[in-house]
Order: sequence, then structure tokens, then C-alpha cells
Amino acid sequence: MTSPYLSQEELELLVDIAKEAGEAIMDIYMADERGIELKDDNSPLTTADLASHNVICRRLEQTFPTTPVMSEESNEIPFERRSTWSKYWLVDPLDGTKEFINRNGEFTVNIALIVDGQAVAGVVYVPVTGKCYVGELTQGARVIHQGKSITLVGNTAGKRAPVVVGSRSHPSPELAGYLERLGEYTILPVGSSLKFCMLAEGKADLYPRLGPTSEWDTAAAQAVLESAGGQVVDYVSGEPLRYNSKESLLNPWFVACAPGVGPVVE
Ligand SMILES: Nc1ncnc2c1ncn2[C@@H]1O[C@H](COP(=O)(O)O)[C@@H](OP(=O)(O)O)[C@H]1O
Ligand SMILES: [Mg+2]
Repeated sequence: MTSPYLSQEELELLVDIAKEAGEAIMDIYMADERGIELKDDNSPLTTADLASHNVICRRLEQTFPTTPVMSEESNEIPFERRSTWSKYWLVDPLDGTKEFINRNGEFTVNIALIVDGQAVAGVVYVPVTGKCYVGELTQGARVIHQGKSITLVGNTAGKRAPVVVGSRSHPSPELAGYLERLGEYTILPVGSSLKFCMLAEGKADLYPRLGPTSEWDTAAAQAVLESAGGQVVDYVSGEPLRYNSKESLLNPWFVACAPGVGPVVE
């Protein structure tokens, strides 16, 4: 058997860190709802992003002092430095900022472990629902909700016309051509990395992202989806999405697919 990238205890710890970060976000989310005014340069969004970032970085650095952390909120780390990392944490402390502003609940806390450019473990936490998705490539994926842990294996309800998830707030004109090639389908707009988790959960089949994202937007959720048996591939080459291999932190266009569903690529 392949040796695990993280032990069960370490995965539990990651869940705990993501939940603490989610609580920090929710304190600000709820305070804003109660009408507490914050100045423009200290908007609830910026405050929530930073509060989550601070919790995650502090706790990861305490627990894994030799593993570097890169977060969306970190100062830029030159490629010549990070390209020497064989292992690091890649964090999006609050993914779905537009959904946070629009108060629709579709935002997430994302922590991924990258080893040799591959997302091998990840936690995606949804602060508003309390759902926590966890995946590690050698141990599978699960969702923890209200004290229950359910293994994620994709859709078990039988064949259906593909259910496609797409960005709620960043539409792509190229998506129309892709959808045409599918024939029959249903499309659901969803914010943030939740889209990958819905593929792992069997609630959707395909997530074509024919538009920009950054590496921290996808890493944790890719680990969850691939641990459940799904895949995330480059739209052009069909190769699995990888990390930290180039100066730019932007991902190529990609297609994420649920377990048992083939990608429809160019
Ligand atoms: N033009 C652009 N360039 C880079 N990333 C973009 C982008 N437009 C959207 N994104 C990324 O898409 C993420 C949101 O995904 P979605 O559209 O699926 O909800 C954003 O994450 P943040 O909300 O963390 O900024 C952002 O990083
Ligand atoms: Mg993001």
C-alpha cells in the first residue's frame, strides 16, 4: 500500500484549523449583518480574508514548522524560491469573495498539501453550512457534517444527462461552445471551490473552467475530488492539473470531472 501523505490525526488537525478559520470569518460575516460599519480600507471582506489567513498560517507553522505555507494573502514569494519546495501548504483563506459580499453562503476555506507539484491532500470548509470536505489521495475523501462522516464516491444514483456546474460570478463566453458539445445537460451556477466538492458528492458531473483561476483556488478541492476518484485535467492537453511548475500562479483552463465521468476536452 502507498504510504499516506498525512496521517488520520494530521487530517483531523487540518479540519480543526479550517473550522477555526471559518469561525473567524463568520464572526465578521455576522457582525456585518448586524450593521457594524467598517471603513473602505478595512472592509469586512479584507478583514475576513486576513483573519482566516492569520489563523491558518499561525496553526500550520506551529504544527508543521518545516513545511512552507503559501496563501493568497501571503506576500509574493519569488518563483526561484518556491520552485525549490518539494512540499508546501497552499491556502485560499476565503474563496468566493463575491459570494461573501452577496451573502449567499457559497464561500469556502481551502488548505491543500502539495507534494512534487501534485495536490495530495486537502480540506475545503464551508463556514455557513459547517460542511467540511476532506481528501487524501491514499485514503479517499469524505464530508463531515453535523457529527457524521460520509465517504465521497461521486454519483451512485445511476446515469443521467450531465449536471454541469459553473461560476456564479465569473461567466466565460467560451462555455457556451463547450455546452453545445454535450448535447443534453443541466447547468447550475455555484460560487467558489464548492463546485469541485459537488462533483465528489455526486451532485454534479462536470465543471468546465474555461477562464482564469489561481493555483490556491483549485488545489484543496482538486485533492478532495481526486481522492474521491474524480479528476481535474488541462482543457487543451488533457493532462492532470499540477502546481508550482511556472512563474505565473494562474491555472490553465481545465475541466473537472466526477468519479466515472470522462472529461470532454478540446
Ligand atoms: N480574472 C481572473 N483572474 C484570476 N482569477 C480569477 C479571475 N476571475 C475569477 N478568478 C478566481 O475565481 C475565484 C472565484 O471562483 P468562482 O468564479 O468559481 O466563484 C476567485 O477567487 P477569490 O474569490 O478567492 O478571489 C478568483 O481567484
Ligand atoms: Mg479564491
